[in-house]
Amino acid sequence: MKVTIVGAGNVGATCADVIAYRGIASEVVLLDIREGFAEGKAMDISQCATNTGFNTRVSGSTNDYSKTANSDVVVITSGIPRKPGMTREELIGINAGIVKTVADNILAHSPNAIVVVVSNPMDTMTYLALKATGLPKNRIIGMGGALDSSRFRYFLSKALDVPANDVSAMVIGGHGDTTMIPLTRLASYNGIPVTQFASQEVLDKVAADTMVGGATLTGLLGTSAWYAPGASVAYLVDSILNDQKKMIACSVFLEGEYGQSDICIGVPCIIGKNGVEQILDINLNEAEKAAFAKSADAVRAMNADLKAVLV
Ligand SMILES: NC(=O)c1ccc[n+]([C@@H]2O[C@H](COP(=O)([O-])OP(=O)(O)OC[C@H]3O[C@@H](n4cnc5c(N)ncnc54)[C@H](O)[C@@H]3O)[C@@H](O)[C@H]2O)c1
Ligand SMILES: O=C(O)C[C@H](O)C(=O)O
Repeated sequence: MKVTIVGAGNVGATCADVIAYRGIASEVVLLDIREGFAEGKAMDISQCATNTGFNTRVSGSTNDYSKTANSDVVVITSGIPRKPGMTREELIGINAGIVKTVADNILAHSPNAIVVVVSNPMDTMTYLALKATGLPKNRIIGMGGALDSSRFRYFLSKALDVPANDVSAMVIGGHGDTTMIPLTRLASYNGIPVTQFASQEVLDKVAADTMVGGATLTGLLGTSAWYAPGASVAYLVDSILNDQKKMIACSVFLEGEYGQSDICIGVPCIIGKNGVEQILDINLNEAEKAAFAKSADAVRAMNADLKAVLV
């Protein structure tokens, strides 16, 4: 199985590294516009093979899409990341042009690929990729919810002082500082509601920390995060390539689910070899429904800014 990752920067290279290390794909191609950069990252990752014991072939390409031909999955991480003090939405001006060009190039060489969109603002870039390529909605998946949910589980595990893998929790809605919806009511510690282990005040802080999780790391690192983002993409790619049918919150095109249409936004999905195999329209309470509608309004407002790119 072949995976192409466009953008060999922090997130793209980390994703390639995790995919190779875990043997998720037999072949990974990294592509970047910076001369020699993807080749260098691919060589560095490949030189881990004997010490970590993987056999995935990893190669690099400077903007030569012929090397990406017949990929099963293509991940788009190309574009600029935010700096401290910025929102993800401020990246739209530069990233929209990059994502559209990349999406067109990918499909010319891998017409059957499932496309995973990572570049920010991710929900808007996912919508752009869908509209620009005309691909069926099951083949365009925005990655954000897998990362946000892993951060939510991390903060819950800290608050409860338990292992993160014993915590089950999901974040839906937009992948933005104010649009994420951590579903605290449904979060559990080995099946027992987390509300039995922490006060509402503590859980509210966990939700707030989760929503600004990316901004907090950007402030600490000077650029946005990459280890958890790269691992989250690899987790999603694993479910596609190995037909695992995991339930993962992904940004997908809605046609009536959650009362929304003509928008890509995070909802629980079953992810398998066909990409988005099912959208789970779970029952939300009134407060969660209101939060989802507000989140969708904000994401839709950003989509309106794509008009110039989509002509
Ligand atoms: N969806 C998420 O959860 C999530 C998580 C982390 C980062 N991101 C986003 O992912 C993007 C990448 O972040 P990063 O930290 O890896 O940035 P980075 O700057 O380290 O890497 C981006 C790479 O894209 C390359 N690039 C730019 N234009 C290109 C083009 N036309 N074709 C091919 N390559 C091109 C650059 O040369 C660079 O190497 C950013 O937009 C960031 O906001 C999203
Ligand atoms: O925070 C960012 O800008 C990058 C990414 O969306 C993240 O959540 O880490």
